[in-house]
Amino acid sequence: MMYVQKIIDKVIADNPGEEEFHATVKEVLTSIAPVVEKHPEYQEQAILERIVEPERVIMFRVPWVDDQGKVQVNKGYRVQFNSAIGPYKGGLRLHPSVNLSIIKFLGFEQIFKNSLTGLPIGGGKGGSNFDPKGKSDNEIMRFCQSFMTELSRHIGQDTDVPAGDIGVGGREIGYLFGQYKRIRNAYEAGVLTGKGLGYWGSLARKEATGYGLLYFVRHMLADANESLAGKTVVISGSGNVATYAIEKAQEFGAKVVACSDSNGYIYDKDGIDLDVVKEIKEVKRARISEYIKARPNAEYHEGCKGIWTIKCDVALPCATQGEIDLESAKVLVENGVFAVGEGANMPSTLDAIDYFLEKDVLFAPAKAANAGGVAVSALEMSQNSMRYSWTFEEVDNKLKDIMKNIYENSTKAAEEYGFKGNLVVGSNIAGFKKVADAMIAHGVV
Ligand SMILES: NC(=O)C1=CN([C@@H]2O[C@H](COP(=O)(O)OP(=O)(O)OC[C@H]3O[C@@H](n4cnc5c(N)ncnc54)[C@H](O)[C@@H]3O)[C@@H](O)[C@H]2O)C=CC1
Ligand SMILES: O=C(O)CCC(=O)C(=O)O
Repeated sequence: MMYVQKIIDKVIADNPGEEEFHATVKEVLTSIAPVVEKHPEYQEQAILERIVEPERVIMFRVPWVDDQGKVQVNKGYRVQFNSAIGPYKGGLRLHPSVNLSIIKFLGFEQIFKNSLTGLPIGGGKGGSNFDPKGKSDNEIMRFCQSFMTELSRHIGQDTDVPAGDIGVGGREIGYLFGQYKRIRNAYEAGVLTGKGLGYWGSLARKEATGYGLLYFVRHMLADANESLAGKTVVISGSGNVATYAIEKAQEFGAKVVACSDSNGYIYDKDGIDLDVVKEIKEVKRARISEYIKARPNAEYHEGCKGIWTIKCDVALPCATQGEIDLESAKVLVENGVFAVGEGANMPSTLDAIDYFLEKDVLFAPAKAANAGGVAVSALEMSQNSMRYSWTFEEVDNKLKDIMKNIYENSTKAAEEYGFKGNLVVGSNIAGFKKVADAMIAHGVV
C-alpha cells in the first residue's frame, strides 16, 4: 500500500543510520497495511505518522567513579514512545552496543507488545552503553545511582515504569529503586518492576518471560497437533529469559541440548543441567564456558552463531537482536527445525522470518511470544497499587491466561485479514488496533 510505504520511506529518511529502528517499523507497518486500508480514519488522523514518532526522547550524561577513583562517563537514554493506553512501560538495557536506534526499536516494539497483553501499559524503553561485565558491585551501584539521579525526573508510577532487560536484573533494580526512593522521599513502589520479593516485587516476575514463551509455544504446537514432549530444543542465551525458558521446556518434556552467552555456546547432547547454568550465571556471574568443568561430556564452542548449526526440532532464540540471520535460518530448516519461538526482541532478521514463513516453520514472533515478562510487570504494578501480593500460583495462572489470549487474539486477527497462521501479521494487527483507536479517542495529541 502506497501510504504505508510512504511512511516507511519517511522514517528511513528522517532517522538516518537507525537500522534496528527501520527494521521494526518496516515489519510492523507492512503487517498492518490491510488494517489501514480497511480503516480510512487511521490515515485521516495521521495515526501512522504519529505512532512512529516517540512522544519524548530523553538522552543524558551518566558520570560515575570507578574503583580506581577514575571518572567514567556513559550515555543514558529513555524513549517514552507511546502513552495512549497507559504509562510508558519497558525495560532498561545496559550493554556496550546500546545506542538510540536500539532503544527506539525496543520502545516501538514495546507499544504493540504491551497492548497485546490486554493490560493498561504504554510503550517505552531505556538504557545505557555502560558495560556491566567485569564491574564490581560497588561500580554497578554507583552507575545505577547516577543513572537514576537523572532518570528520576522523568518517571513515576503513573508516568513511566522501567524494569529490567539485558544487563539489568534484581541487583540493578534494587540500586535504582533505592536511589529513586532517596531522591523522591516517597515509597512509590510501582515506579519500577522486577523488584526484590522483600520490597514489593512480584512472585513469578523472574520466571515470567521464559515461562510465558513456553506457554505461547505450547499453544502454537498444540494447534499443529504437536507438543514439546521428547523434542530436541536449542535455546540461545543464558540470562533471565533463557534460564526460565530452559526450565519450562524441560518441565514440558523437551530435551534442551544447547545454550550460550556472548562469548560462545555449549552443547550437551544428554540435555543441559540447569542447576549448573544457574550456578554459573546467577551466583558466580561467570562465563558459560565454565559449564564443561561440571559436565565434561559437554562441548564448548567459541562464537555465538554456531549454536544454530545444532540439529533441533525447536529453536528458541533468547539472547539478543539479529542473532538468527538468513544463513542460520537456512541451516536450521535444513536440519529439520519445525518451530521457532522468539524469547529475545527481534532475534530473527526480516529475511530470516520471511524464510521461516515460506518454509512453513511454525513461527512465534517476539512481541507476542515474549510478552509474559512485561505482563507480569503490569501485574506487579497491580499488586503494588493494592498493597497486596498474590501467590506464585496465582500470578502464574494469570500469566498462562494472558499468553493464551495473546495467542488466540493474534491467530484470530491473522485469519480475519486473510493471513491464516501468520502470527507476525496477526500479533502486529492485534497490538496496533487498540493503540490506534485510543489515539483517535484522545484527539490530536
Ligand atoms: N528480561 C525480560 O523480562 C525480557 C527480556 N526480553 C529480551 O530477551 C533478551 C534477553 O534478555 P535477558 O535474558 O533479560 O538479558 P540477560 O542480560 O539476563 O541475558 C542476556 C543473554 O544474552 C547474551 N547476549 C547478550 N548480548 C549478546 C550478543 N551480542 N550475542 C550473543 N549473546 C548475547 C548474554 O550473554 C546473556 O546470556 C533480550 O533481547 C531482551 O530484550 C524480552 C522480554 C522481556
Ligand atoms: O517488564 C518490563 O517492563 C519490560 C520487559 C521488557 O523490557 C520487554 O518486554 O522487552
